[in-house]
Amino acid sequence: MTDILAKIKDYKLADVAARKIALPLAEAEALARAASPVRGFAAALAGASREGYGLIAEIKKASPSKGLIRADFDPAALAQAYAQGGATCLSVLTDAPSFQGDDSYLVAARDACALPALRKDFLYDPWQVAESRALGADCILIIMASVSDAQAQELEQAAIDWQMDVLIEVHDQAELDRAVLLKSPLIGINNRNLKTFDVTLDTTRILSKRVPEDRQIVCESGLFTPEDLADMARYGARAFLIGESLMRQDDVAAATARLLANPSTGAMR
Ligand SMILES: O=C(O)c1ccccc1NCC(=O)[C@H](O)[C@H](O)COP(=O)(O)O
Repeated sequence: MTDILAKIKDYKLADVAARKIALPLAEAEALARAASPVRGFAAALAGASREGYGLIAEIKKASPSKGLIRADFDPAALAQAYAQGGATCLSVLTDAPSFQGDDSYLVAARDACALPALRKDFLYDPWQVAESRALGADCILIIMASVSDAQAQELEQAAIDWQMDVLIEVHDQAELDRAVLLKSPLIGINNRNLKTFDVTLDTTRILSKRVPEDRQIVCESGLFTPEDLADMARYGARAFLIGESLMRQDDVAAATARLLANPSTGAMR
């Protein structure tokens, strides 16, 4: 457990406890059942990665490592720009204390386009999965560094029960060993060390070789240029989760299109 993850977990568990009182499980489930139908997140990524790159384009206002990233922040307009630029899926930060996110950003972004959306937040309780579906999310994130094996299984099963996809995030070999015991095909390799906030693409270079062939690698964090993507593609990563570098662009649609324009075809896996 890292310091930042421990800090986030502390306030998140308190927040979830309060939310569960305000919206009991039966009510959250009723809202989830009434939500707009699930858009296939993993299927969209698999399809896009076959010929080109799958891009999960992140709507991220601020972060613990970088502070404020984008002041001019309109989630609906950003979602439309990402869709126009050729993104495959959205990732929307909903955590407020660390990322200046908001649940309404997820709703607005997903409603503004046809892309499947990941709720990017810190999940510990199946109640949060129902809440995520109620907000329209098509996919949830499970951060192996932040949950036990039993919690990961419980969250994954809840997502499966809601027909949602799961992105399982790992940072090292031990987390990867635990992640592959789960069912979900999407393994996110996060290049950001959450203890130091250092980012190195070596994390993907090393761990990608140990991801089973039947899982799809999602290379996360610290990606800036088409050359970065081509480099990571050599290690079998054809799907990418990118936030900061796109969020800092004036013309988000054009920057997204540039990033995806000439996908590499070589892979070392
Ligand atoms: O971004 C952070 O500073 C951060 C700190 C603590 C926990 C998670 C954090 N980021 C979440 C992410 O996974 C990234 O937002 C995502 O991979 C995109 O990364 P980037 O392209 O580098 O913005």
